[in-house]
Amino acid sequence: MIESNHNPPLLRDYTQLLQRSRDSVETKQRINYEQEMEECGLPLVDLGGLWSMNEEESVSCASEICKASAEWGFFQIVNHGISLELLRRMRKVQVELFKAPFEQKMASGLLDNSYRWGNRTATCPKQLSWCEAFHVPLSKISDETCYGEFSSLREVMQEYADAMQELAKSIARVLVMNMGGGRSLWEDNCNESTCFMRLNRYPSCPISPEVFGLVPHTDSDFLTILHQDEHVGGLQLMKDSKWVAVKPNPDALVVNIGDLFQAWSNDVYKSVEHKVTVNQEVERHSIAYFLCPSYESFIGCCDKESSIYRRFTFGEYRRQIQEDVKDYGHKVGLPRFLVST
Ligand SMILES: O=C(O)CCC(=O)C(=O)O
Ligand SMILES: [Fe+2]
Repeated sequence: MIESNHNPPLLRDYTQLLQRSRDSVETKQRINYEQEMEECGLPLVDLGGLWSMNEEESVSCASEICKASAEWGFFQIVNHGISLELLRRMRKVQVELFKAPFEQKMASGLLDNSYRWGNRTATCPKQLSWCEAFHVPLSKISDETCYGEFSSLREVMQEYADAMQELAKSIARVLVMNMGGGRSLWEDNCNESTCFMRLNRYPSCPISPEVFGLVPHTDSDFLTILHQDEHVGGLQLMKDSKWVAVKPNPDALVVNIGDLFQAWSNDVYKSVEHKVTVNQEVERHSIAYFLCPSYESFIGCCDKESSIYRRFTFGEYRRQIQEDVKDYGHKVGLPRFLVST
């Protein structure tokens, strides 16, 4: 990493922990594993069909979405209705924002103190993440007072969040209807005050592949729409018990199913583990939009009779994750909510 004043001091903070375990068998195995990676093309869905007046086309598009959500938990979408111009404009302000000095990002309080970096509570190298991010509650995006010296961000953030909200709901609607669900909880309970957006930056990393950009995880939402870096890869997901790398596709957005849709669909749709690796030479940017309900919402199940999960609220789910991270160093997630446990 070029030591410039906009990067968080990741190397300084991680050195001690890394040195302690550099020679361990576990670390060496993990590094070898990272280097043998298969690249794959995710299922690619042309959303043009969804907006089509032709019923056959829209039914076929919906069935592609549901098939990919069940078999992969991940898919890419083109003709998604979000203009390239907006995607580029959002990326430009994201890149500029991260170029601000580290101290300024820390002190700015931007968007409800949304700035995060690394993972300083890690106890072993596989818990370290080489990234910085603004984790933004959507409820703050329209609030002028949350921007401080970054007021020029607001307009594009708002436009981007509105467009993503629309798109995320259209995809969620397809997934719900396919399981015979009606206007269900997400329609009323997921709105601009309950969703999140995360602007991620993964600085170039001189010690890659010793650390992850983002550690393996599933998303704790209904679904996520990812605007990946146009050129720099790094996203990997679990498919048939193997990690596969996603090729960047500048024309596509990536959609992935989160834990809540997996629970609601009784495991038909899969919330799949994914992670981000870092690059020695180049930085990478991404933006994730998380479709979440309010904390009081019950997640429930489309099949009440044979649900394998007990009923829980989103707030309960979030609290359990926080407790598990504190107690075990990682999220346990859905297995905690199985009826039989
Ligand atoms: O940067 C990426 O491609 C993935 C980001 C991600 O998984 C997340 O923010 O939850
Ligand atoms: Fe994720």
